[in-house]
Amino acid sequence: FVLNFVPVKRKSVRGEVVLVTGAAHGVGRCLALEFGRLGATVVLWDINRDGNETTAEQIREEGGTARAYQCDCSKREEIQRVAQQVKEEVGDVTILFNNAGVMTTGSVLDLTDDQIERTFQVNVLAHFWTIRAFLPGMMTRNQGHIAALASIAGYNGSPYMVDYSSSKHAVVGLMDTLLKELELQGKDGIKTTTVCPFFIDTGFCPNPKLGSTTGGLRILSPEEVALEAVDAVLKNKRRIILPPELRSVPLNIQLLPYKTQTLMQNSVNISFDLMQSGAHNKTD
Ligand SMILES: NC(=O)C1=CN([C@@H]2O[C@H](COP(=O)(O)OP(=O)(O)OC[C@H]3O[C@@H](n4cnc5c(N)ncnc54)[C@H](OP(=O)(O)O)[C@@H]3O)[C@@H](O)[C@H]2O)C=CC1
Ligand SMILES: CC1=C(/C=C/C(C)=C/C=C/C(C)=C/C=O)C(C)(C)CCC1
Repeated sequence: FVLNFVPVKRKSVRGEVVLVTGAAHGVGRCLALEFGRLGATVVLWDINRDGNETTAEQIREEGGTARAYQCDCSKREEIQRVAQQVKEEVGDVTILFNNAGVMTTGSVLDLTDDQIERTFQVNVLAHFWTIRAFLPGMMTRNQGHIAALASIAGYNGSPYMVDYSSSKHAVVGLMDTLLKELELQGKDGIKTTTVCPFFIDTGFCPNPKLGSTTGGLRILSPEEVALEAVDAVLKNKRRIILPPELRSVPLNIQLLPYKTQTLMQNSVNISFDLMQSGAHNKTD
């Protein structure tokens, strides 16, 4: 408790190799730019080649170092191939930031089989393949950092996002358990950070809206999420929930009666457009 009031020193990432997935747009681009400003060599992965190249150019224009790689994170073999290429061309990744994600909205019966599979491939399985590619180097040095852009939906899921919400629950579980495993193996030099934001204004979720009684809640900007996420990595924070007003959500879910939770959720009255196919649901 007292430790909350002691300012935590931020570690330096100068000279570190930071890999950000989903770096072509939104939070991923902002994360990459921020790590670039802090003097890291930033490795950018995205399925979107043009957007990814633009992020790399922006980092270089600001005097930073960036390398862009096209990678479809829904494909295990592609992740493994591009990871090998990065090790040969740039070196060992010392900070891995799994940010790429996809979202579908629709009832569990309206989603297609392919959409559900893709949600889990990009939002969950890609984390396993990147971790398995880059953790061995971190283990050898007992130094490194693995971060994930999860969501508040990883604690409190949303109707019409059953696949998305369950994928984010899986990421929270993966990151919590990974940390325990590393600790048990004596790898205390490898840190983890799980970022759990509320809605962000990136176009990722189709048209998210809050009702008139928001209880102070608001849609976040990608810049503020990225700044808080980088700060959390630099301070070795295990988990952050954004905005901080929602910090009690995991506890409330355990403690509050289900009906009270439903009432709270109804009072905020979150809505978004339903989409059965869209920019984020490419299945080739
Ligand atoms: N926006 C929100 O409300 C919230 C988002 N999050 C999480 O934040 C993370 C970033 O989301 P956000 O910045 O909003 O989304 P954006 O859509 O703005 O950015 C996501 C990036 O990931 C890329 N991407 C998608 N699929 C793949 C893939 N198969 N392989 C590689 N890259 C891919 C996208 O490319 P392309 O555009 O070509 O598809 C895009 O450049 C996600 O994990 C999301 O779940 C968490 C809470 C709320
Ligand atoms: C239960 C509950 C809430 C519900 C939050 C939800 C359902 C958030 C979904 C977020 C998503 C899907 C983000 C994108 O990744 C509120 C309104 C915070 C109020 C406190 C109690």
